[in-house]
Amino acid sequence: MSQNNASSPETRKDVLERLYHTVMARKGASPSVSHSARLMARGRSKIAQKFGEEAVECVIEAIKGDRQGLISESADVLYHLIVMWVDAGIDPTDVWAELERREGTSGIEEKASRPKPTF
Ligand SMILES: N=c1c2ncn([C@@H]3O[C@H](COP(=O)(O)OP(=O)(O)OP(=O)(O)O)[C@@H](O)[C@H]3O)c2ncn1[C@@H]1O[C@H](COP(=O)(O)O)[C@@H](O)[C@H]1O
Repeated sequence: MSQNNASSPETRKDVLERLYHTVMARKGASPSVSHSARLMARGRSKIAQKFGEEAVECVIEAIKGDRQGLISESADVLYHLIVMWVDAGIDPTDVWAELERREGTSGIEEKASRPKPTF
């Protein structure tokens, strides 16, 4: 991912939506020309495994305190998350709606409201 596709902040904020539509369009494409198509052809377990690996690499960069490494691994995590959404039939707007639903509720408050385990 070394290409520099600099754009305006306005355009940039839609990058996840654009990536989702690109990956959607790769469904059924030839695995010889598209990495997304290749990954999806390998199946859900492989997609999930790759997502997990990228997440662990993100954790490693965070612990190392490597800012640039964390940015790069974060982009890998988001790309693989989007491939996982496409495979599972999840539209990003479903996730945005869930985030919106949580807006304004503190995580502390939400956790305290969960039913207490009875054991
Ligand atoms: N953002 C990404 C992106 N991030 C990472 N990668 C690729 O993910 C791959 C990760 O490689 P790894 O060696 O970790 O793993 P692997 O080859 O999947 O598998 P194993 O070796 O682990 O079995 C590399 O080939 C990266 O180039 C990405 N490939 C594509 N995109 C975006 O998806 C769009 C569509 O890409 P294609 O589907 O390839 O057309 C591109 O235009 C980009 O915008």
